[in-house]
Amino acid sequence: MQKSLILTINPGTTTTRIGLFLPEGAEVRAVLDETIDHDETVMADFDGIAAQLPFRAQAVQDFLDAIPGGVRLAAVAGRGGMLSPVPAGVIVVDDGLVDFALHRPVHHHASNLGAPLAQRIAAAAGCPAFVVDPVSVDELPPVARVSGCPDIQRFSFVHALNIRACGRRLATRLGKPFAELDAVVAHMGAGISVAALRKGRIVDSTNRMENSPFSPERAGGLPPMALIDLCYSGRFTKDALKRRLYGQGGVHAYLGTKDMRRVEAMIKAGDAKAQLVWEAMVYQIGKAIGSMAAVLDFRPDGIVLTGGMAHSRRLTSVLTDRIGAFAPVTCYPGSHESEALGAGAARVLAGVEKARTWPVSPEVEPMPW
Ligand SMILES: Nc1ncnc2c1ncn2[C@@H]1O[C@H](COP(=O)(O)OP(=O)(O)O)[C@@H](O)[C@H]1O
Ligand SMILES: CCCC(=O)OP(=O)(O)O
Repeated sequence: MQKSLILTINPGTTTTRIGLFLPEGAEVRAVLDETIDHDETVMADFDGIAAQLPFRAQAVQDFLDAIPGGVRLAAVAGRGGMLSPVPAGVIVVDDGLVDFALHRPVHHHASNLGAPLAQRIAAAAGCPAFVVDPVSVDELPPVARVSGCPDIQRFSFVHALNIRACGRRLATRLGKPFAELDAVVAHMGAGISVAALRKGRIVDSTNRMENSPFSPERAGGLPPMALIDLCYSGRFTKDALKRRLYGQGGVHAYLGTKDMRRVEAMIKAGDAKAQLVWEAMVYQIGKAIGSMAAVLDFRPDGIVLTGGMAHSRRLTSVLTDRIGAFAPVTCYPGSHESEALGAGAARVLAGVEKARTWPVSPEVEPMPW
């Protein structure tokens, strides 16, 4: 008899990444991990992200229908989008969650279609739909929320899906339960977030939008007084300045590319500007890892380097020399999002984790004001 599989759906700006995984207890084995490419001009014609839903749902269904012999689905796990703060783990997709993701997300991003796509495909297949560890996972204790300005509170917006998956992988390698792992995980992709996990919880992190090291496309944390002056300088509209800091910031703003392979080629060709910008980014990543190690009293069990940039030996060897004194450094290059989505659904199906229902609030201590 045909085995039931877990389908994972991870929508990006011009792609929808699809995975099929065989549940094996609380783990998964990859059967397929593919990317459906969408024409950039077709996507640009939609009036916002929500309007893309029928088109993307049809693309996923067509993809499934084209699999010889068909597939039987045990569950569908979608990328959780830009939700309000939630606890780590798995959330059941229902109409309320879909409505939030489509119509009231904290930010607009293609990943907001993960929940609605999962719901549609799961409804047709007669199986449950979940999202797993969205970027809004928030496990910060009160001490990490205080910013120094009562009008602004620090909040968590972190690559929780890949960071927690890497934490689980490290815990398994160290022979520790994930719930006992203390580690620093640096996700280094187009955006960067560096997190401190204490007993498996992300107790602090550099926010992927706001105060991280600068990245291939983001400015990261900036000196506030100079930023205020820039806001009022008349040089930028509000939207243009946001784009300058997020999307066209960081390495791109200095060198005109977000591709770090190109930057490394520029360095090899003797480009001094590329060399300095690259060194500055690595310097900031090292500082962020050091500050997260400090959160763990400088006694993490390990440090993980992950994300697309962790494919670079140049980067990982410089970072390892710099921060290896704190703890052993392990590299898990790339983002392991499809597998992490599948594993989240598998844990729920196997009964080792309970999925939460929307609306859900983080289980954190309230602030005393
Ligand atoms: N082998 C490599 N060497 C250096 N940088 C790399 C390498 N592979 C990917 N990158 C960089 O990683 C970044 C993308 O990271 P990735 O995690 O794949 O993307 P995203 O954050 O969009 O999911 C890009 O800046 C890309 O140039
Ligand atoms: C759900 C957000 C997708 C994400 O992680 O974005 P970046 O890698 O672009 O920060």
